[in-house]
Amino acid sequence: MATFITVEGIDGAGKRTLVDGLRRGWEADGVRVATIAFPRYGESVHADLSAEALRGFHGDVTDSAYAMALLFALDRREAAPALRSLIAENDVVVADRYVASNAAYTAARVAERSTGAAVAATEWVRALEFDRFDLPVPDWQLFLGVPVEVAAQRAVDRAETDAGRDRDRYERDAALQARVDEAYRGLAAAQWVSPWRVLSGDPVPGLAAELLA
Ligand SMILES: Nc1ncnc2c1ncn2[C@@H]1O[C@H](COP(=O)(O)OP(=O)(O)O)[C@@H](O)[C@H]1O
Ligand SMILES: Cc1cn([C@H]2C[C@H](O)[C@@H](COP(=O)(O)OP(=O)(O)O)O2)c(=O)[nH]c1=O
Repeated sequence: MATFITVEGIDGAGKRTLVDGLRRGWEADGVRVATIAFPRYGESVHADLSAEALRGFHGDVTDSAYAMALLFALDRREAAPALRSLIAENDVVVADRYVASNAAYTAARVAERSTGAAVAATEWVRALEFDRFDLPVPDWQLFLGVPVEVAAQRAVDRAETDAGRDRDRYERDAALQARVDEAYRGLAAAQWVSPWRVLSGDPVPGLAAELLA
């Protein structure tokens, strides 16, 4: 039974880089590690539809925070059996984004309306994905809290060097990214659903071992 760890943060925070680093460390120690990344582009029609919507397709779907969240949640629901198998067959499973992404982005989008709307959206995501869809609960949720400007510059640089990584609607919206960062900090402070750790982006010696202790 694996320790299930999720990595969260705004676009360009360095999630993929952290996941790769942790994986290399564990593999060097002979730990059986599997990784999964959400949205599962190319594997899930829901994930592909979400990416297309964020690039201007599918009419006004992207105008609805809840419609976008449903697509991301359905991608995870479809992945649940495979995720359970990974957890059964490895020592550690790391997900690059998971349910908390939906909580943070949906709450951040509706926070413009009211604080109450953000609280309600967070609870809606929890009930939908963990209660109704019965998705595995992470043992650790890592939040990569790098400064919003640093993450934004990385997303711009990446879009320039990697043709497949053009910035989508969320990535172009600096005010949204700042609200998502704030929403994540609230989730971490509340230890939402399971234990959280806030990382600054600087290397944490011994982190890989500590997470499995
Ligand atoms: N600690 C770091 N210092 C400098 N650059 C970094 C660091 N972490 C990530 N990057 C770079 O920033 C960009 C975004 O990182 P990535 O891991 O893809 O972010 P995310 O998965 O959160 O969007 C990549 O080009 C990556 O090489
Ligand atoms: C997985 C997930 C992503 N998102 C958002 C975060 C990102 O802005 C966007 C795309 O995910 P992202 O991981 O950034 O994909 P890309 O490879 O295109 O950079 O979707 C949610 O709102 N909810 C979710 O559940």
